[in-house]
Amino acid sequence: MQQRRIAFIGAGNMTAAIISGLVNSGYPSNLITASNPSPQKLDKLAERHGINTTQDNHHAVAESDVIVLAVKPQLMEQVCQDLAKQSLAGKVFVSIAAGINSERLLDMLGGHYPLIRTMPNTPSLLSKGMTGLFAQDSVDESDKTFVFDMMSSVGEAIWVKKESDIDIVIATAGSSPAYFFLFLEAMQNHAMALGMDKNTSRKLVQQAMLGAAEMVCHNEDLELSELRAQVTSKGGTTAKAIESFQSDQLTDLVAKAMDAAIKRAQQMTQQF
Ligand SMILES: NC(=O)C1=CN([C@@H]2O[C@H](COP(=O)(O)OP(=O)(O)OC[C@H]3O[C@@H](n4cnc5c(N)ncnc54)[C@H](O)[C@@H]3O)[C@@H](O)[C@H]2O)C=CC1
Ligand SMILES: O=C(O)[C@@H]1CCC=N1
Repeated sequence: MQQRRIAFIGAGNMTAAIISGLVNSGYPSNLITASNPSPQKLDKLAERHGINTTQDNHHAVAESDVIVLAVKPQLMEQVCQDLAKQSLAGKVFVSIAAGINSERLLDMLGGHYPLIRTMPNTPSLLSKGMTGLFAQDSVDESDKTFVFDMMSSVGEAIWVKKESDIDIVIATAGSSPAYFFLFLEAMQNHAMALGMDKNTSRKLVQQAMLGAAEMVCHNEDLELSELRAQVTSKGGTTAKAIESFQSDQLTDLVAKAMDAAIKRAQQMTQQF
């Protein structure tokens, strides 16, 4: 991987995940700076990874080549407009924010800088992340490669062809860990309602999910419906559960939820 100086503006969950992936994969920590208004998260990152920290975004940017915008979407305008007060010539920008498109980000930054939008997810914390990336045609291949490699340090990364596809990545991979957690919560709660204790219920759902996820990853040549069929014995218990999900239109519910996430991402570009 190329070595460039990277500044993370915002030192929250996603920044912590990406920094941890980078450092664990051998990226030099002295090339990484994180900036955040409060010192607690910075201190933790400095202690754990030996990176540089600052409470001054301008300082972080001045000292770096690649600037990762990692604040909440509602703060992005304020943060970018403030950064635009200093010279940003020669910097490459990376956004990990949901729902703010490249045009809007460049407008906030006040110039036509190279910008790559990315959409990671929280499993990046365990180096099991999934990141979608989009870059406009004007972005250099070497900048694209650098950012792709950076996001690959926390899991899998994939380019999407058009910017609106980032919203599909949000609905399918960025937000979806929460869908799975909700599903597991519902199963754990019902196992408890049926009389199972909390720890045993948790153990049952988490190990079933882990095993199922690994089966999916180890059988890429099999359709997901085939893996489902392998569990579903004719006339058995699973068949009844699946029949119940289908008669309650689970597939439509999932599509509706994903559409709601996409709609929100589209609204956010207008709102923030
Ligand atoms: N949490 C998730 O699952 C995912 C989040 N994202 C995106 O990542 C971005 C960050 O999300 P998280 O890390 O979850 O949020 P977070 O709230 O954990 O981190 C944001 C950090 O920005 C800091 N901050 C606030 N004002 C600032 C300022 N003026 N200058 C510098 N830092 C400032 C906050 O103190 C906080 O530490 C968001 O834009 C979100 O859309 C993307 C994919 C997944
Ligand atoms: O909920 C959100 O807006 C962010 C983007 C994907 C996951 N969390």
